[in-house]
Amino acid sequence: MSLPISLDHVTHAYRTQAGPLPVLDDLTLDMPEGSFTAVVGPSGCGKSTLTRLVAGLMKPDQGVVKLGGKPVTGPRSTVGMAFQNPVLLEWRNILQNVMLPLEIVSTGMNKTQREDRARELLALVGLEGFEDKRPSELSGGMRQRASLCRSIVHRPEVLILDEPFGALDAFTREDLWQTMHELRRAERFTCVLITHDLRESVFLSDHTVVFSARPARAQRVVEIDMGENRTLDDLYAPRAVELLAILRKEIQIAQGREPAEAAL
Ligand SMILES: Nc1ncnc2c1ncn2[C@@H]1O[C@H](COP(=O)(O)OP(=O)(O)OP(=O)(O)O)[C@@H](O)[C@H]1O
Repeated sequence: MSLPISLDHVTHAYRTQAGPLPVLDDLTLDMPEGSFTAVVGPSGCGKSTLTRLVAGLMKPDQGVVKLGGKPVTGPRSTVGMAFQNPVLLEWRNILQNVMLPLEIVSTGMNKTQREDRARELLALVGLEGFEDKRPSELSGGMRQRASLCRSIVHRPEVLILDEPFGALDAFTREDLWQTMHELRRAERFTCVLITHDLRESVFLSDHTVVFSARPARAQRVVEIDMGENRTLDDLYAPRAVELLAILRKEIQIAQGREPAEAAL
């Protein structure tokens, strides 16, 4: 089951030695159940802060974050997360790494069922035959595939991806994007992806939120009307080129490099 995510007038500042650092400013967003939202914006504007609030790792100063209509009051086991650095445990093999959340979250599954579930996901992302390998024996792209499996193995309602493809080379990254589409077809979750790559947001998301400079507001929400079964070739189609131009212009506005009236 996946859950809708909503942020209602969320404002947050970090307390620093130099005084409060405002990072989110009256942010209101709705992410429907099962949707895929990409968040882009200038460096340091508050994107990761949004993920921490959704994951319940922090509470906002003002406003409410809700999952499935209920306020988030703390960390939840039904949230999956993956980051730029996969952080797999070297003393466990790949299968054991993927199974880790199933040992922490109570799912009612026995050991065989947990193994079957992890094997099923590893096969889905093309890692069949690598179950017994140690993380250091895999390439960066393969480690990130394993990390994605680990983030969804416990069937989270919400999946948070904070630049998981950012450190990969361009070809590996595109392979992983396709894997992400396959995972989305096979599993149900509401996904929030933080990225600096506008092509990634156009290939993967249903809508892309452009954050303003810090403190971040939702400067614009762009619907990515490219259909569900998009291919990498579609990124060169006129609609994708148009969407990329809109997003690029919005980022330039957010960075203060273009006047706001320049928006398409
Ligand atoms: N725990 C913290 N305490 C104080 N300041 C913080 C803390 N975490 C983040 N910040 C600051 O808050 C701002 C927003 O951080 P955040 O990580 O949310 O931005 P971001 O948009 O994800 O950045 P990037 O694009 O560089 O990954 C940054 O200026 C950062 O230095």
